[in-house]
Order: sequence, then C-alpha cells, then structure tokens
Amino acid sequence: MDYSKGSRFSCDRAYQLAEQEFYAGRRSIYSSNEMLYIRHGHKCFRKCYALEDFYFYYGLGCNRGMCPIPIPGVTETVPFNQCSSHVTPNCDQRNRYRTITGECNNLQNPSWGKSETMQPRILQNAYNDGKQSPRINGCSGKLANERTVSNTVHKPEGGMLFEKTITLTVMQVGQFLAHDFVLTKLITQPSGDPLRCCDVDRSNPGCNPIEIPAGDPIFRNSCLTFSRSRSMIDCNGIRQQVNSQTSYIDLSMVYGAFDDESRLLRTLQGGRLKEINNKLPVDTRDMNCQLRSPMNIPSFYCLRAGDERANEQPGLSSIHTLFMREHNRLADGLQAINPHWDDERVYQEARKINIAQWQNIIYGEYLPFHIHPVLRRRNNMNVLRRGFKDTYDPTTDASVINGFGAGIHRYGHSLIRREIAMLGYGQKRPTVTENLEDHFFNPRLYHDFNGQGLEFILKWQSYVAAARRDRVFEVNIRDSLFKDANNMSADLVALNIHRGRDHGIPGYNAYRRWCGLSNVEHFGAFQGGLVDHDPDVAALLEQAYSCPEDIDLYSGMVSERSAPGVIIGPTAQCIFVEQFKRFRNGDRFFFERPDPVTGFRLDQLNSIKNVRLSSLFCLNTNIQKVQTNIFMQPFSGRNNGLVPCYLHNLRAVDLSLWRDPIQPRG
Ligand code: HEM
Ligand SMILES: [Ca+2]
Repeated sequence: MDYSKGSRFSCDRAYQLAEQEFYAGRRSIYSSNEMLYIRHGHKCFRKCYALEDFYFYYGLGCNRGMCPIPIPGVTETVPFNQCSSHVTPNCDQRNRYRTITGECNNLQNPSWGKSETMQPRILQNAYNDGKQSPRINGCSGKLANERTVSNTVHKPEGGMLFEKTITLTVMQVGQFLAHDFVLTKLITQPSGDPLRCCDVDRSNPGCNPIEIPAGDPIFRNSCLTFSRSRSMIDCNGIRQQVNSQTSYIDLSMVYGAFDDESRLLRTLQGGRLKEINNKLPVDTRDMNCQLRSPMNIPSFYCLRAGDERANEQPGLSSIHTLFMREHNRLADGLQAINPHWDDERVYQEARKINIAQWQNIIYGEYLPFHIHPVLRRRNNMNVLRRGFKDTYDPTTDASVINGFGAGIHRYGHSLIRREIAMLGYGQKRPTVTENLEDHFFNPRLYHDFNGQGLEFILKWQSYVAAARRDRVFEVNIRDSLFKDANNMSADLVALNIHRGRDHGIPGYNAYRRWCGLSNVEHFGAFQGGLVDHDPDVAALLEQAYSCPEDIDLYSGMVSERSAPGVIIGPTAQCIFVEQFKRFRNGDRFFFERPDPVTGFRLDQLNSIKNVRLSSLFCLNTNIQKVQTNIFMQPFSGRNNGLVPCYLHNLRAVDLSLWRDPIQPRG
C-alpha cells in the first residue's frame, strides 16, 4: 500500500489501515496490548491513538490540523481536542443530563471542557524553545532558582497571620473546587509508578527535577524530584498540557470524569452512590495513601471518590463525603416520591440537583470573596436571588485556562493552616489538634471518633480563620510537603513555580498586561513598578529576581496586596473573572438557564437557590449549629451568628417539586 506523504485519511480509514497493517504483521508499531485497546475501544480518542501513531510512523506529520505527533518519551499520545472532530460523537440535544465526561456540553464543539483534553492558553507560550522545553531563561541568564524564590519571598519570618473574616472552609471549598475543574497528571514510568527524577530516571525526558541550592536550611539533598505534566503536541508543534478532569463545575470530583469510573462509584440501585456507614467507599489504588495510612487497622481504610486526590488530606475527604451524602439524601427523597423512577433516572435527577446547588454555592457564596461586586455585575456573573438568568454563549469554551490551573487558582495554598483539628458537637474548643503534615494521605482522623471525625473536621474548618492569603506559606507545605518514611519532603511553592515553567506559561508581568493592569518596569512599589505590592514585599521580589519580567506568575500573584473587598490581588481577580465567566457562559447546563430540556422549572430553580453550604452541613451531619454564611466566622456582630440546624434545614431544596405525575403504564 502506498501511503505517500500528504495522503489524507479520515480517522476511521487511518485506523482501519493501521489495524490491517498490524494484523498482517508488516509493521509492529503497536504492542499487542495496545492494539487490543484500539480494537475494543470504540471512542474516537482511542482511535486517535492509532491515528497519531500512524501519522507519526509514516511521517505524514500534522495533516490538516489533525492529530498531534507524539514525541516518544517526551509527550504521550494523548487524545487531542481536535481529534474528536474526526469521529464526531452523536450528541443528542434532547439529553436532559450532562454526560459524565463533559462531552457534548457544547453541541458544536463536543470536546470542549471534556475530560482528557488540552488546557487552552490566553497568552502565547513562554517555552524556552517556543515549543516544548520549560521556561528557563531570564533577563540575565537563568531564571531564579525556585527554591531560592520560595526561601526569599515566601518564607514566614515570624508567626503566621490569619484572615480577619473568612474561615478555613474557604480553603477547603477552594481545593474541592480545584479538583472539580482541573487534574494535570504527570508523566510516569510505563508501570504507572512515579518517575524518580533524582535517581534512576534522571535522564528520562519526562523528568525536570528542581535544583536545591547548597546550604538550604531544610533540604539536604541537592535535587527535588519533579515529573513534567502529561502533554501532547498540538498541530502547531507546541506542547500542551492535558486536563484529566472535566472543566465544567459539575461535581466531577464526586461522580467521576469517565464513564467506567463513574459506574464503579454507583450502587446501581435507587440512584445511590456507594458508601460504607455513610463514609466514602474503599480505594486500594492510591499508593500514597496505602503507604501512609495505618494499614494495621482495616477500618482506617483509604477512600474512593470521583477524583483520585480525595485522600490528600482529611479535610478534603470530609467535604467529598458531604457531597456524596447530599447526593444520596436527594436520591432517597426523589425515589420516595417517584417510586416508578428507575435507578438511572433517580441518579441523574439527584446529580443534576446536587450540581445546581454546588454551582449556586460557588457563584453565590464563594466567588464574592474573590471578585468584587462591581466586577461581578459588570461581567454579568452574579446569580440572581430569584428566577432564571441566561448567559449561555455557545462560542465560549469553558475549558480551564492553563495559567489558571497551573498558577492563579493555587492561591489557596496560602490559606492553609499549620494544624488540623476537630471540634465536637456543641464544643467551643478543638478536641484534637495535630500537625497537618502528619495527615497528608492519611485518613485516620477522618475515620476517628467512631466515624464522626470527618464531621468534627468540617465543623472546625467552619469555625477557625483561614491563614492569611499573603506571600507566606506554612512550613507544612513549604518544607514538609508529603514527608515520607525517609524524611524526604517537597516544597509546594517551589513546585508551583516550577510547574508554571514546565507548562511554559509566561511570567507575572505578561498576565498583568493581558489584564490591562500597569506594566511593571522596576521593583519599586510606586508608579511604573510593583504598584500592587507592599514595599517590603517588592524588595523581596527584587532580591529574588533579576528583573520584573522574570517574576513568575505564581510568586508575583500570590504576593500582591488584596484588591478592595476580596481576598486575592488584582491580577488573580482579573483571571478569576475571565475563568468564571467561561465556566458560566460556556456551560449549556448552567443551573440558572431557562432551558426547557436541560434546565429546571422556575419553582424548582428558586428552591435550589435557597440552599447554602451551611444547609448542606446541617442536612448531612449531626452538627447542631452553624452560621448561615459558613465562609465567614460566626460572629453575631456581623449578623452571622450560630443558628440551630433545624432552622437551616428549612432551606433544603423542596423535593416535592420533583413529584412526577406520570405513572408507569400497567
Ligand atoms: C492541604 C491542602 C493542599 C495540599 C496539600 C495541596 C497540594 C497540592 C499539590 C502537591 C499540587 C500539585 C503540585 C505540582 O506538582 O504542580 C497541587 C495542585 C493544585 N492545587 Fe493544591 N493543595 C492543597 C490545597 C489547595 C487549595 C486550598 C487550592 C485552591 C483554593 C488548591 C489549588 C490547586 C490547584 C488549582 C492545583 C493544580 C491542579 C492540577 O492541575 O492538577 N490546592 N496542590
Ligand atoms: Ca468538573
């Protein structure tokens, strides 16, 4: 067969030819396992594996904006957004429910926002070679070392400061939300084990370890392991990172972002999600957790949810549980009034309500701490107190912007406190206070107190102030992140900075320009310089970086003074506006829409709008009292005192509005 250069095949045809070749034994470009995958796979992206390899093998290159060319060992052959256009899925516009993967949310561009698609950029990449190698060069040779920046700019000198009004629930919801919209997996060994980039895998092209300068106060090793993010090469030959989560705010961290995975989380009866004594079900796949959890006590098992990071710290596992319970509470209520509904109907309706409540919480309660009311109004992104509102725009791609996941939304690392504690029902003082660093990937506290531990953690988080969103970070994440049995640990600030460079995202100044904020031309905290930084912080940035253009997005953004009325600085706020507009305007299923197929009835919508995060705390735990705005500390002076749960429960969504009069035939 003559596959002359430039031949054009449809995805189907290329796949067919590649398969024929393989089975004819002429070209063994696939292992038999891979081929089986392709044969049995039916989704386009599986076919695209074949197509990519095929194009690569025959040197056809990136034809007509088709599939990316993998660079073996450097980029994986991961599905590419455009691949989907080869075998366009049959999107059924009459489908009342979101797909699990996010596919077909946008009917014209079914892959937008879907899991396993690329993270778009709002700024041109700043890779060293303009294509794929990390940003390393600054204005005078190499960019500042990441750990040096962390030590110079982000290390607390004295004690940590705390936020004046917001609670640690803001941190917890922020992390949970991040896990809804982005998961950037890393390049691994073929077995799936992490690369050991300071050791045997040093020369693996997926490795890009962080150098630790001599004399570091904590790290004795001169190397900190770091695997590059899973990526693909787009049709312009540029490395693009993959998002394995669905970009939509759709509780995919609860329900899963892949069909097979999401089925495993269901009981397939009564629309319910699996649970064990009202806690998350067991997971044995999370090796970080398996290694750290108290293995000798089976009841302290590792947890499974729709996102693989659910065990990362007990507060995160706890909020996962809250939303799993809310789903089951909704499912039970719906099934009770609609006994004729089958499992699928109950599951999908409960999921739809749960997601709507979550979107209402994010836009109505979480965002006001991040985007000033004037900006929210100007950008038409606030939720109405009552009634429908439609801002859907099918030309908006809701996908997570690379710099948002790899930089801006990591602002929340600054809110993390040193300790993790528990507040028993009706208590004023924490029962247990321990160092958070001893609880990464360790579910002991979650399970403790006869399974009430997770509720005590949630209650404690709603009671204490978050650490202040400022340039400094707690020692637990800056020096002792994920410390292992050999006392090896990492620095999350250095990782964040290095991740930005790995993704080739440009520096802080470039984002300021994109935002229309003033360009930083000198390190002074006055006109023409670092106008959004305090002078002492500007001086630290000057100490760390050679010139303003070198300042990494993460470092510059997280060290800004807060913008008026919010907890983040102007640069972060600007990108928040852009991203949350996309999440809203690019989501055909956004809960406020009056769409007769995908939306709610007006009375149902208004009932959903009553629900607050505090309602979910009350409805799904034995907590007795919480404040109405759980993101703010419970001061009665601010009209946010503790209120008994029977009053909060009045805000629960009124499921009688979902009574379905259509009874089954017969
Ligand atoms: C104790 C709490 C937390 C821990 C231990 C933690 C740890 C981490 C780690 C290790 C990474 C990957 C770093 C890398 O190699 O690039 C990460 C990524 C991230 N974190 Fe956190 N984090 C926490 C809380 C938060 C919070 C509160 C937020 C936001 C409010 C947040 C937002 C993010 C985002 C957006 C990413 C990027 C995710 C991705 O693209 O895969 N995290 N975090
Ligand atoms: Ca999602």
